[in-house]
Amino acid sequence: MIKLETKHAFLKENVKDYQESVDRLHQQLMNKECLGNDYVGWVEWPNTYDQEEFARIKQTAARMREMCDVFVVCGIGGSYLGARAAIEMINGLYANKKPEIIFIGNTFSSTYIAQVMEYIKDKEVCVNVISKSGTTTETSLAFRLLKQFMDEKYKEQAKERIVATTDKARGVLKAVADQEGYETFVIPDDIGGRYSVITPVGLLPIAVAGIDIDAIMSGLKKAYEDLADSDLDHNAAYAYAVCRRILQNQGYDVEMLVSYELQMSMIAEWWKQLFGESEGKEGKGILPDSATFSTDLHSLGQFVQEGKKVLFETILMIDRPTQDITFPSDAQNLDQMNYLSGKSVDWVNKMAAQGTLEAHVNTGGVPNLILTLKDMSAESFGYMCYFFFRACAMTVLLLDVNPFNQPGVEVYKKNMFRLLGKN
Ligand SMILES: O=P(O)(O)OC[C@H]1O[C@](O)(CO)[C@@H](O)[C@@H]1O
Repeated sequence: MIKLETKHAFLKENVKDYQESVDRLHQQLMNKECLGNDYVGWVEWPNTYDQEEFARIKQTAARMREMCDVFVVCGIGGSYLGARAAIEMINGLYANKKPEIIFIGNTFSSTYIAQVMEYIKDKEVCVNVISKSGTTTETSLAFRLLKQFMDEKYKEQAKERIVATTDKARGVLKAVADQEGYETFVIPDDIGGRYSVITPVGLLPIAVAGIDIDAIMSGLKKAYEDLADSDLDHNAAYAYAVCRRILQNQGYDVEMLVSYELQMSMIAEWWKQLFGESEGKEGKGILPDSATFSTDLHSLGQFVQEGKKVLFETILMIDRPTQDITFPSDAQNLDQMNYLSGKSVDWVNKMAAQGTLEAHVNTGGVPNLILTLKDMSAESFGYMCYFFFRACAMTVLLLDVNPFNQPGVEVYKKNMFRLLGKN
């Protein structure tokens, strides 16, 4: 369901050189013997997820949908990006559905936080606070404000409207949830934040947004089955993982994930965390960047075409748009646009993509990989997640780096805590 294509002969020729390494690392990953093997719970998740908890997610989501106008998700990084990415990809940017899903806990911006608090003031509100560690400062700061707001507004009933998704036993958030009597969902120990969208972390907000989470899990399972074989002729995720390594070996240190759909831009943010936190270690890794075309062709297009040759593009093409429009004819044709009359707007988008590909590859000398996804449905979202999980794990293991930790993130926190006077 995800196809990888490239026009570059050097990639096609060199990919198979990696087959032996890929086979070995694939076995290690499947047998939980790879670097970071404490965090590979996501690999078998399509087969092992707790069906009872899954059913409870759907029940809780239905209850929340009845109760609120606004569902506030409080979290950051992996405890935020996946849910937002899925909701935007599947429902679009102007879904106009009830409840509205909004996000907090993903910034220290006082302006943003104050504006969210102001926005929800007179609305019916439910809250999902999400933190694996239960100690992330952005999330904790916003949640204290939210909790006080909810306690004041709903008194005894506040606890019916707050759900905590966190570690099963550890962390401050678990203690608060137990003390206050909030419903809780568990983030498994062996699934890290950036792999957690397929757990209650992502699934509860996604279900509250009215999206079919059974379809997400069936996409996930389909990808698991399609990617069972490590043969690079059949496993597009691993072939993509290898192409990245070949390209970096040729000096391309930046990967720009490009989509032609604006509602995919948060997918790119989610993908950046997945690849950036997994790969950017020990002075190694490709910098993950992103753009939405044709929008950004009018800002970044110049650099891609003629700037320093540091980047390659990975185009995430959507085969079938969620909606399409037939371009109308106009008797006067003052705008001189009649040459498109009767054409579909998606066809125009696809022609822009084709023209851009030719410009960047043939004239600009920018290598391109093309990943084609069927559509922006819930099932495709699940499939794509698993595809990128496997690709990411493999590409990072090929670097001999642990894909599942993020030691570098702690450095800013240490300095910040010192400045904030935390002991
Ligand atoms: O779910 P938590 O523990 O609040 O962490 C949020 C995010 O913060 C990070 O740990 C980085 O600090 C990410 O890896 C993680 O997704």
